[in-house]
Amino acid sequence: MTRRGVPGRPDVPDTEERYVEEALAVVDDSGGRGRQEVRPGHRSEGRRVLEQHDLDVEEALALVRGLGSHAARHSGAEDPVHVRQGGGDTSRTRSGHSATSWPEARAAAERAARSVPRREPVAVPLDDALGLVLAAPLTALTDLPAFDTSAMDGWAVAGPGPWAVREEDILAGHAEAAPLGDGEAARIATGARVPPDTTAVLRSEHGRTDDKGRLHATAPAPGPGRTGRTASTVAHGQDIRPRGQECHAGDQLLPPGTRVTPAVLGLAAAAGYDTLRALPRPRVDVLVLGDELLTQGLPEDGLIRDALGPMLPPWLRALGADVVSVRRLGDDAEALHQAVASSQADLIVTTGGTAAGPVDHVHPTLRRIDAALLVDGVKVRPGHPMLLARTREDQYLVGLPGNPLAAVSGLLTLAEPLLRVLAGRAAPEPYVLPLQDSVQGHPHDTRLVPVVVRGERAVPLRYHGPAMLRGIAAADGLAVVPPGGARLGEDVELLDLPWAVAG
Ligand SMILES: Nc1nc2c(c(=O)[nH]1)N[C@H]1C(S)=C(S)[C@@H](COP(=O)(O)OP(=O)(O)OC[C@H]3O[C@@H](n4cnc5c(N)ncnc54)[C@H](O)[C@@H]3O)O[C@H]1N2
Ligand code: MOO
Repeated sequence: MTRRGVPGRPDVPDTEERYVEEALAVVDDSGGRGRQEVRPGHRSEGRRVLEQHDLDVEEALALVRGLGSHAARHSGAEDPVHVRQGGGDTSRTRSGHSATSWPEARAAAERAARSVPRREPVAVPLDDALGLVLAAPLTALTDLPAFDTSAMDGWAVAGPGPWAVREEDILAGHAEAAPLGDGEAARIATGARVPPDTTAVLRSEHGRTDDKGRLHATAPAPGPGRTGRTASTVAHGQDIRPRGQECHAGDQLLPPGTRVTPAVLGLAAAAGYDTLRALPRPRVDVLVLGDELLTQGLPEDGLIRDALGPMLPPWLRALGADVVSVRRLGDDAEALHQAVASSQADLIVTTGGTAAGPVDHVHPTLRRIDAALLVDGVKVRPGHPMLLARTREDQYLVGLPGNPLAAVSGLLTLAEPLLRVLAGRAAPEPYVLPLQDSVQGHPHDTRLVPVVVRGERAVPLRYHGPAMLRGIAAADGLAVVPPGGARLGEDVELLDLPWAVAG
C-alpha cells in the first residue's frame, strides 16, 4: 500500500493505545489462539497503523489479523447482523448499537425532507434571491432587446452611401430620435435606439468622412501586403440588434426549479423582474453544546476554541439554509430542552453531545420531547454517532458529533440532503475520480476522506482525524471510500464542498 500523508504525530492518545490492546485481546480470544500465538510484531504493527491512519479498533483488528483491506471487505468475519428498521438498511453491531449504512442515511434524510408539507413560495427581491430555486417559470416581461438597438459605435445609416451626416448624435438611454431620410446618417453609440428607417449601422472603423462632410463606407484593402482602405458597401441590418432578438414578452426563459445564480439574477433584471417567486430558504437554528468551548483567545485549562460555531453557519448558508440563530448552550440539559422545544425552525442542528457520555444530552432530550429517531448512528467514519430525528411533523433535528471533522461528515451525510430537498435544489450529478493513492478502509463503514483534485485525480490529504480540520480546510472535496478501502487508481465518488462548486 502506498502510504501518503503520514503526519509526524508526536504521540498517540491513550484511548488509541487501549484500542490496540483491545484489538489484540480480541484477536487472541476470538481467534481461538493463545496469546503466545500472536505473531511478534503484531502489537507494534497495530500501533503503527493507528498512528498513521487514525483508525479505530475494528480497522486495527482487520490489520493485525493479517486481513488486508480488500480481504476484510469480503471476509464477513466481522459482519454485523443486518436488521430492517423502518424500511432502512441498518445493522446492529456487537455492542448492540444500531447504525444505518451511509447511503441509506442520506436517502433517509432526503425522504424526511420530502415528507414535509410543501412550503409556500415567496416573492424575494433580486438582491436576496441568490441560491434560491425558482418556484415559477421565469417568463420574459418584455421583448429583449426592448427596441432596435445599435450593436456598435458608428453611424446609423439609411440606404446606400455616401451619406449626409446629421448634426445631433444618438446616445444610449435617450428617447427615440427622428427617422432617418434616405441617404442620411447619424452618429450613434452602442446600445442606443436606432432611429426609424435605419437600414444598417456602420462601425466607426468602417467609415470616413470626406472634406465635404459626407460619410463613406470603407473596408481594408484586399490582398497580401496591401495597406489602406477601399470603398465598401453595408449589408442591410448590419450591426443592428433587432427588437425581440433574444426573446419576446411571454417567452419562458427558465423553468421552475432553476437555481438562482448570478447569471439568472442578471437575466431576470434584464427581463424586467424586481422580485422572483422562489421557495423560501429552510430556517435553521444551530445549537452548539459543550462547556469546554471558548469563543476567543487561546485554549487554556482544558478549554478549547469552538470551531463549529464559526464554521457551521456559513456552511449551512452555502447549502441553502437561512441560519436564524446560533446559540451556545454549554452542557445544560434544561437549556437544550428549552431551545429544542421552542424552536420555530425547519431544522435544528446541534453539535456535540451525541455520544453516551455523562453530559451528552441530545438523546435524552429527544426522548423527553418524544421525537422520532430516524437515524441513530451511521456506518461512516468519522462521524458515526450522528443522528436524525423528527421533532415535529414539519421539523427535524440533525445531531452532529462534536469532533469537528465528524461534524462535517454529519453535515454532508444528513444536513445536506435534507436542506437540498427542502430548498428544492436538484441533487448534484454524482462524479468519480481515480485515487492518486490507496486509502485504508474501515472494515464495515464508509470513510469520508478530504482530497484535493490535481489533474484528473483525487489526492487524499493528511490530517483527516475526526478531531482535525487541517485536511478539510485545504480540500476540494471528500472522497467516499467504501468499506474495505480503495486502491490506487480506483474510482471513488467525490462530494463537493459548496464553495468549491460556487467558485
Ligand atoms: N463510549 C463512546 N464514546 C465515544 C464514542 C462511542 O461510540 N462510544 N464515539 C466517539 C466519537 S467517534 C465521536 S465523533 C464523539 C462524539 O461525541 P459527541 O457528539 O458526544 O461530542 P462531545 O463529546 O461533546 O465532543 C467530542 C469532541 O469534540 C470536541 N468538540 C465538541 N464541540 C466542539 C466544537 N464546537 N468545536 C471544537 N471541538 C468541539 C469536544 O471537546 C470533544 O473533544 O464521541 C466519541 N466518544
Ligand atoms: O470517529 Mo468519531 O465518528 O470521531 O468522528
